[in-house]
Amino acid sequence: MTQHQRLLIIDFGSQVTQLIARRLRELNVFCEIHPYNLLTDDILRGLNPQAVILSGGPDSVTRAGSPRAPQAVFDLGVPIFGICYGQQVMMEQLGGAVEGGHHAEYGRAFIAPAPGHKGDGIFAGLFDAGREEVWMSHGDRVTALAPGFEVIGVSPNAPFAMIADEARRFYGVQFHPEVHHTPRGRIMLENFVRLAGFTGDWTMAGYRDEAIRKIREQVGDKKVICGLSGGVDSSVAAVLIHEAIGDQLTCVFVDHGLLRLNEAEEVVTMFRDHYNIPLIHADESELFLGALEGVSDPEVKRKTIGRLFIDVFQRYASAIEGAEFLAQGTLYPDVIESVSFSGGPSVTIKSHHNVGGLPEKMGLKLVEPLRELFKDEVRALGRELGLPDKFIGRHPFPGPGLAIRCPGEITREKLDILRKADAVFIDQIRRHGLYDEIWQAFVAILPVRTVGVMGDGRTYDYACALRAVTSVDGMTADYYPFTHDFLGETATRIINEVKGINRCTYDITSKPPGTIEWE
Ligand SMILES: Nc1ncnc2c1ncn2[C@@H]1O[C@H](COP(=O)(O)OP(=O)(O)OP(=O)(O)O)[C@@H](O)[C@H]1O
Ligand SMILES: O=c1[nH]c(=O)c2[nH+]cn([C@@H]3O[C@H](COP(=O)(O)O)[C@@H](O)[C@H]3O)c2[nH]1
Ligand SMILES: NC(=O)CC[C@H](N)C(=O)O
Ligand SMILES: [Mg+2]
Repeated sequence: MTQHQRLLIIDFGSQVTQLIARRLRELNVFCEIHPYNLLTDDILRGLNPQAVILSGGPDSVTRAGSPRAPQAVFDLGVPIFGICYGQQVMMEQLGGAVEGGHHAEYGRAFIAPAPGHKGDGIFAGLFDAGREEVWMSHGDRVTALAPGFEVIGVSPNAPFAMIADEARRFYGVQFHPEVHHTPRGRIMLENFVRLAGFTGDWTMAGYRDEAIRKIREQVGDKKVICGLSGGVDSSVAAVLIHEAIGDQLTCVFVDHGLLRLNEAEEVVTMFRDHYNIPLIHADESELFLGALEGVSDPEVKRKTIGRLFIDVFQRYASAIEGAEFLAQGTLYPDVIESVSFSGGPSVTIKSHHNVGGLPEKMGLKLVEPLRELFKDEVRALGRELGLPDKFIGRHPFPGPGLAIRCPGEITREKLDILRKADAVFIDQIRRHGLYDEIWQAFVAILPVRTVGVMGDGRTYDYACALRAVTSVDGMTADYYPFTHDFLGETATRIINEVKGINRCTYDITSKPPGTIEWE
């Protein structure tokens, strides 16, 4: 457990709950998201939050059996901020009223100050231009305030768009201050954390020292093996753990036969050139490719790979005397997505191999020093630890590797073709100086053959899809707007240079509704 001042976000399943956390992290405030239905009084006491935010959510508080906050939250004596569903549920639980069936508001709206109110507390500094632009997304609305509350701001379809009980320091808004489209939402969050007494003690330098202390405390004099992929997360995890426990650490790089062209050699060389950390290069391609033969379902692929990873780690650990711990570069979004496995309000989209794919019983105990961080924070920590830019700037690469870029059945032939096409695409991106502008880029080989004509002959080969996205944390993403010239040149190069591909498409789906990977 961290020593930081902490803020608790109670999640009612909003699509943008993550953004509340991000905005707070930007203010150097540490926060944790907990699903409303998994929050016991014990957990609440253990967390000892200094303030609470109630998120939005898809349900309606007017529906019998809809989500509620644990009543104890309102007796903690700390400031509370309810957003949308969070505001509605707070009114419902504290003696106000909520109704459905009025005009819904989706998208942009303007809030005017309620008569006699300029706004104070968390609304201080607003309304200097007369009204505030906000982003709305609601069907229900508050129709009567709970005792102690007063109205601060109104919108055309929400008479209680901003409310406050200054005595208890309880606040509510009908709109979403955490989204980009509420331009001055940050002011409200900033006011809220300030009046709750947060000093902004969440910094990377502080995090590093604390993480090192905790790793030492957890591991003692035992040995640790760390799954190292060459990706940002596991490289940062390995260097951090090495700072903490030195030669008690051994890294294991698993070549599952699903890596990119020359990746194994590159990762091993890059790591050995920069760090004096023992590294085992485990060639397990026969094991993984054998187990995946004939498998085409994405979730079965993921679970198979997750299980084999652990088998391999356990095998290597048992060869090292005193190895009791497995370290992974698991991040906060992995953990949040995995919550759905234990019954949280969100839906499982994919089982990430390092969380959802873990077996129930495992001999090794986990060391996951990055569990509380978002990707961009991991990069900041990497810089803090002095990792070279070529580690920090690498595009993410998923643990299951090319398996999830080869929709349908995986064959060695398809993997070879895919590796070559992917290498050409990345080479193109580098040559045009675009690598650092793009968050992630890759090729997927499609499970269809199409007819082409090359050199006056007929071809019947695979089609492929190029994918390149911009993103901050992988949670949402947009396709990268390449020029047509770039796309044309790249398609020509792939089809000319890669035998087995005769058609090339560009995937322009954003996330959501798509996901970044194809499976
Ligand atoms: N080939 C591999 N060998 C050993 N461990 C791996 C391998 N691939 C993934 N892992 C483990 O699974 C964890 C999660 O993988 P993930 O891809 O999310 O992180 P990463 O590879 O470290 O970073 P990035 O997201 O930048 O690719 C890694 O941090 C690492 O511990
Ligand atoms: O280590 C990983 N194990 C996995 O099982 C996994 N699945 C997806 N990803 C990566 O996560 C980010 C979001 O991907 P999706 O939009 O496809 O869910 C993207 O960066 C993906 O590459 C994974 N990483
Ligand atoms: N975005 C939200 O939290 C919506 C709350 C509730 N479902 C409504 O429609 O009013
Ligand atoms: Mg990776």
